[in-house]
Amino acid sequence: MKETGFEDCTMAEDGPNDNPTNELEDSLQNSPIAKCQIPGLEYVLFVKGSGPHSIDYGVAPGAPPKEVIVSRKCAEAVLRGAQVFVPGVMACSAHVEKGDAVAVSVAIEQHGPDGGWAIGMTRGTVLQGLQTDPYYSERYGLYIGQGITKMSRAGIFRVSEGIAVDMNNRVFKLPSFHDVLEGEIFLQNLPSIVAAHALDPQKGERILDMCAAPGGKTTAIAILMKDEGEIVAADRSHNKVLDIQKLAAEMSLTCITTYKLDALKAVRRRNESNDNVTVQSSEPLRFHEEKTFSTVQVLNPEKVRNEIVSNEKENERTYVSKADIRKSNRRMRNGPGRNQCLGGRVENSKGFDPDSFDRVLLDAPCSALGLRPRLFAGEETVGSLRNHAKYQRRMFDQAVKLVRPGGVIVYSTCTINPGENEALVRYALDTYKFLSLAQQVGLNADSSSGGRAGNVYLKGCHDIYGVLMDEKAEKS
Ligand SMILES: C[S@@+](CC[C@H](N)C(=O)[O-])C[C@H]1O[C@@H](n2cnc3c(N)ncnc32)[C@H](O)[C@@H]1O
Repeated sequence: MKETGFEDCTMAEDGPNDNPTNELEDSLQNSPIAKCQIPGLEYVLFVKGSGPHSIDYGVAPGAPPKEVIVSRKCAEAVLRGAQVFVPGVMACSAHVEKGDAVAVSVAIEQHGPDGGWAIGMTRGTVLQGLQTDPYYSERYGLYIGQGITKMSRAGIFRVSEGIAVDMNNRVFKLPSFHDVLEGEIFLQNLPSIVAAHALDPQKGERILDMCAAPGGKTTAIAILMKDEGEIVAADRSHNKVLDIQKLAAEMSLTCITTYKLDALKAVRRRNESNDNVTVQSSEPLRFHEEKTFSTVQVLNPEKVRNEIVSNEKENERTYVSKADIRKSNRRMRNGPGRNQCLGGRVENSKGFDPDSFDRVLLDAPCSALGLRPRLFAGEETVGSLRNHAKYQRRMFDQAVKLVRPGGVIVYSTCTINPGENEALVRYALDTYKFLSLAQQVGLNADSSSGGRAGNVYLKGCHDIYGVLMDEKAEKS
């Protein structure tokens, strides 16, 4: 395969108006770091990676290398420059000690006898270098690099966090920013930065980020607001809310308030009190995601505008996707894994008052067909793609109720499925006559998108940023 460049980007923390330091300017010469050329995003630096590189893993007949197999999500992160963290390790050779060199490969879901997709091993599997090992024959096409273990095999499966493997030889290389200009710069995906710009948050405003975890866009918004105002960052998952809190704390951002909240119930019911409930979770809350996923909101009909009422009928149907049922079955087999609640305080929100936000970001859960790197997309079917779209409409209905008259909604996805992008805009404009589509801001939109208003397809970027909405007129 040809070696190609790929990019991640980093942001100087002081935001758009401050120039990078002279040292950084100097280091830009002949380095894998380049200034972003998009007007308004000059404070963004692109970091170029390279790959694929070939690696000699020392595989020899009868002498298998020590190995670690990681989950697909973990491998996708490693391909973007991350280390292997403990929760991502699925299997490891016997007798691995701290400091051993290991070959790292990925467990990709396989089609199972039950018709679903599964990785075919339980966490903690011992690799013996035998043909009976999971993935024995396929593994040679699935290596993503080499590294040095930071703990023994026993340690990896005993502790719940920390670096398991320090990757020192990668199929795709990106410079490490660990300990570099700490607090001054941080890594972000370009779409997170662009979505934050499209929202155009102003200092002192009240912003809602409805599906906020892990907080990439929330923190980009906070920086644009110079940490002045209020960003309500919500997600339905307890653990993911903790991730947002952690990221906000790491970046010393104080304008972010986090809540556990189902975006389908983001509008407070009329008779609900204002009190949010803090949940300190030390006990595992298993399968809580499925429960919230399958419940729907039925709003007080008196309060709902005529045009919204028709959408509520859709909401009354319970939605449990096949993917979720499969996920649940898998958890039954493999244990709770990452979905086991980590300890930490999270506020449970009962929703927010209508018209109470200046701007709303709905970065909806989606089929993620535009995400790169992506090692597997087999779980999507025509039916599941349709279900994503239905789910997104119901979330959008909530966003419309929450934004104030004259406010702005940005809807974004990381998919190329028109049902989740263009069709949602059509739905929004047809359903809510008081909404209008905003002009595209000065972003480097790809002309191959045909200039369709509201869609920003970024050149040179793996993710695809979806649809931009604006609410200009008074709601009626
Ligand atoms: C595309 S990700 C958001 C990424 C995030 N905006 C960022 O930039 O870091 C979608 C998120 O939606 C959350 N989610 C899915 N269904 C939800 C629901 N009903 N209510 C709230 N959050 C939900 C998922 O937990 C996931 O974290």
